[in-house]
Amino acid sequence: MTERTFLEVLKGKAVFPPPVWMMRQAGRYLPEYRQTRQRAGSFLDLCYTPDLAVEVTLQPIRRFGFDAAILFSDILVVPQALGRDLRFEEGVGPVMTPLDAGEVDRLQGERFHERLAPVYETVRRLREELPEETALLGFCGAPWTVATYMIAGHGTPDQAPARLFGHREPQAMERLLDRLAVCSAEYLSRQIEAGADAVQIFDSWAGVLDDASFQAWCVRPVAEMVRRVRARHPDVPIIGFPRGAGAHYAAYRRQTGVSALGLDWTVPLAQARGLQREGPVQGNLDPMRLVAGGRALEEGVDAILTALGEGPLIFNLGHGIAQETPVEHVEAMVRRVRKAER
Ligand SMILES: Cc1c2[nH]c(c1CCC(=O)O)Cc1[nH]c(c(CCC(=O)O)c1C)Cc1[nH]c(c(CCC(=O)O)c1C)Cc1[nH]c(c(C)c1CCC(=O)O)C2
Repeated sequence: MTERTFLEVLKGKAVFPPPVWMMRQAGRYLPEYRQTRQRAGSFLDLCYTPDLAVEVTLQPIRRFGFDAAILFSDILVVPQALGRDLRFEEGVGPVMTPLDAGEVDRLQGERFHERLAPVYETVRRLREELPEETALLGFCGAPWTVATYMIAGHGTPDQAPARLFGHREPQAMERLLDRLAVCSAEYLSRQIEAGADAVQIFDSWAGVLDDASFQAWCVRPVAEMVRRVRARHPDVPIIGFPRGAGAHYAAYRRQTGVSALGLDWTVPLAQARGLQREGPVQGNLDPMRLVAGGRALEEGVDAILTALGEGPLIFNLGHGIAQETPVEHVEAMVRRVRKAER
C-alpha cells in the first residue's frame, strides 16, 4: 500500500470494501480504556497526559485494526485554552461557567498553544507509533457546537440558551464564532504540523438551527476555518460532520468546502447516494444497531454497503459509539464490512 486507503477515499477514490473507523472509538465501552482512565484520575488528565492519551488512542486500533485512529482529546479543550474553566462531572458531562456577552471580547489567547502543547505532543507520538497503513485523524469542534457549551455551561437537549443568546446578541455571537473559527483553524493546523493526516470538524449541534442561523452560525464560521486550514495545508482532507443538518447537507459541503461529509444515521440512504455524487461521504450506522447486534446490525451494515459501496465511502457510525456496546458487536461489524463483496 502506498498511500493510506483512508486518505485515498477522502481524496475521492472509491475503494471496496471501504475503510472503517468509529466516532468515539476510544472510550468507556472498552475495559482497557476504563482501566487507563482510572489510572489518569480525571478525564482531562487523560487528555493532557501524552503517554496515556497515546495509549487510549491505540487501544481500539490494536483490538479492531481500524483504518484510522482519532486523536484522544475533547472539543472543549479549545475554550479551556482560551481561559474558560472546564470540568467533567461523573454522570453529568462537561461543566463550564456560562459565558455572557460582555466576556466575549475578554477571552484570553496569549497562552493558547502553550496550553494545548500536550495535545500536539500526543499527535506527534501517535504518528510515530501507529502502523504505517493507519491514518491519523485530528479534530476539533465547530465554532457553533463549542459555543453552545460555553454559553449554557453544560449540555442541553436543544441548545435553547445558545440560540437565545445568538438572537438577542447577534454581534456578540458573531464575534464569538469568529474568534473560535480563527483559534480552531490554528489548532487544526498545529495538529497537522504535528502529524495528523486528515482532520474532522465536529458540528454535533448543527441540527437545531433555523435556516438563517444555520447559514450564519454553522456554515459561515466553518467555511472560514476551511479557508484558513487550506491556505496552510492545501492537500490535507477535512471532514465536516454537521450532525442533524438534514436538508442542509448538500449546501453545507458546497459552501464550506469540506472534502468529505460525515452523515448522521437519520440521513436517508437515497439522499446519501446523491451527496456522494459530489464527493466522499462517511457514515452512517445507527449506534443503537451496534448495541443491538445480530440481525439489526447485519441489516444496517448491508444497507449502507449496498447503497453507498460504489462511491467514495468511509464506513462509520452516524454518531459516537454508546458506552453499553458489547465489544463482540464491534468485532462483528468490522468483520462484516471487511468481508463484504459486491
Ligand atoms: C459534543 C462533544 C464533546 N466531545 C466531543 C463532541 C463532539 C462529538 C459528539 O457529539 O459526540 C468529541 C470527542 N470527545 C472525545 C473524542 C475522542 C476521540 C474519539 O474517540 O472519537 C471526541 C472526538 C472523547 C470523550 N469525551 C468524553 C468522553 C467520556 C469521558 C469519560 O471517560 O468519562 C470521551 C471518551 C466526555 C464528553 N465530551 C463532551 C461531552 C458532551 C461529554 C460527556 C458525554 C459522555 O460522557 O459521553 C463534549
